[in-house]
Amino acid sequence: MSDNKMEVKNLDFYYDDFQALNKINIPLKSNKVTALIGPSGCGKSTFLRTLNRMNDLIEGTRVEGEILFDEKNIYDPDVDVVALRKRVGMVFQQPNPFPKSIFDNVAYGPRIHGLKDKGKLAEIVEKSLQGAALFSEVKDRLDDSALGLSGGQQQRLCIARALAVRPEVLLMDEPASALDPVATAKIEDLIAELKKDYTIVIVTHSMQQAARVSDNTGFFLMGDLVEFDKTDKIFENPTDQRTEDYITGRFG
Ligand SMILES: Nc1ncnc2c1ncn2[C@@H]1O[C@H](COP(=O)(O)OP(=O)(O)OP(=O)(O)O)[C@@H](O)[C@H]1O
Repeated sequence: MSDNKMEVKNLDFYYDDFQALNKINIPLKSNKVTALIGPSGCGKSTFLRTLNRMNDLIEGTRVEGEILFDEKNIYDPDVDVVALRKRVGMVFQQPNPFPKSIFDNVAYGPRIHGLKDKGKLAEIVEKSLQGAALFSEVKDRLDDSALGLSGGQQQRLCIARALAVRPEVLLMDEPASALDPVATAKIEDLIAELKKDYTIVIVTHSMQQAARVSDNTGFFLMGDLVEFDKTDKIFENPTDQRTEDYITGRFG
């Protein structure tokens, strides 16, 4: 069995006539963190969204190539997209809790998927909040509104909400960019914990963050994946001159 949780092969992506991704090939290793870096507009978020077919929601988009997930192409016509998004969860740049209680935010996914048993829901909520390193801070106010939490807590709540449906892969689109340094450090520590159980792909503008949290890094430039390698290699001894120029701050 390969150690790739997902494997992207010759992926092209179009917004109408505009080609935003060119022949991307990238293996996403199980229980590793893969960071995607590159200047604004290079296609990082677009790429991230191809991994759970979130781009399908945007009219006029088109994909060529394949993304194997446990060896099955997620773009095959017989794939159940709702089931796919359950297995490949997502956390966004701005924490986006629902205007509901902390408990109901985390129970949302399991309820949508048909779980009604109160005991089981409570168990999942506790486990997910623990998984997101938030439980001790909120255990006495699970019925309070999620909107009363700090930004960093809200982001960990969104991570707990993603964990509650037991995904296998977690996609994070700049999960700490709206947070202060203390809250950012908590999210980074959490990512290191989560990779024991999940395969993680993170888009980040911060090269320091990529260097701190990831095992492998892909550098994107204008829709191309210029270089993909172990994070140490990318930051210490990149092969491509354009990678070197970017990480040394010569452009972007
Ligand atoms: N919904 C859309 N419709 C048309 N073009 C889009 C859409 N979303 C993104 N694009 C274009 O696709 C290209 C890649 O955008 P994308 O958001 O993936 O880049 P990014 O690397 O994530 O940028 P940033 O770091 O600024 O978030 C850009 O040229 C962008 O203008």
